[in-house]
Amino acid sequence: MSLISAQDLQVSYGGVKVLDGVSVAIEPGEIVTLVGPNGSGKSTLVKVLLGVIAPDRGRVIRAKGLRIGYVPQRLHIDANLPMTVARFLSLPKRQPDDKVSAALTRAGVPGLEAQQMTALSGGQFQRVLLARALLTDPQILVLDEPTQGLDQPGEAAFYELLETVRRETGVGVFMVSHDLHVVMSASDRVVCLNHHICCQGTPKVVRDAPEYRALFGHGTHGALALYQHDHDHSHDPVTGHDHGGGHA
Ligand SMILES: Nc1ncnc2c1ncn2[C@@H]1O[C@H](COP(=O)(O)OP(=O)(O)OP(=O)(O)O)[C@@H](O)[C@H]1O
Repeated sequence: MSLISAQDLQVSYGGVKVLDGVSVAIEPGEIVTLVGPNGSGKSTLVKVLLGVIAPDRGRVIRAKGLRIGYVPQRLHIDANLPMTVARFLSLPKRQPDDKVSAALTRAGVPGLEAQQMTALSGGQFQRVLLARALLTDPQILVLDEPTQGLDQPGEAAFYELLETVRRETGVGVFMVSHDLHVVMSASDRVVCLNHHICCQGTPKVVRDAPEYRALFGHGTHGALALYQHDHDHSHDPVTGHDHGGGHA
């Protein structure tokens, strides 16, 4: 059974459809990455899957008793607010010290308990957010652009860490990413969203190919062309409109 499945979602803001006929499912232990242009509805889809907003149409089915660990895009902590990592991880619910330590170790930042949150590097901060999400022993991690603000080695290291956590815990991962080069190497499945699902499929292991290396960091269009996916419909190259087919 899927961890989460969404069927035929529709969400509008002020009469403008942001999601239209979107169906997606995440299976246990899978790393699924959601890509798409700015404003294509990625964060909205995440919010619907998390149950933060209700769709106008369609439904979301979560496995019974599903534990979700959410890693936000960013979190601002006032520079004047003294708060240690251990204290942060114990909000809102006090956590036992050994659980805090284990989560930090799993997130690749062991021993940071006494460090001030405001003194962390960007990469350490993201790992602390990941540690916090891991405290509930989740079956699925949901991450909305978790590497924003990190440099490329930092992004790659973070995704590598996610793969390790998945391997060690069997957690499923659903993340939004703009980092297509990393998406290529770290995902089992890529879902391309532009208000509806354009295409989805398994990215083939082209990361060692010269063509892939040439595309590293070259933006969306070329990298998307390398995805191995099943088109269920075509796009008019001039208008961008769809022709036929349903939603994957
Ligand atoms: N609460 C809201 N009220 C009105 N419009 C909204 C709201 N949230 C999002 N939108 C609009 O819906 C569209 C989709 O937004 P969303 O944040 O889901 O896209 P996204 O793909 O995550 O974008 P980005 O890549 O820029 O983060 C955008 O045009 C956005 O302005």
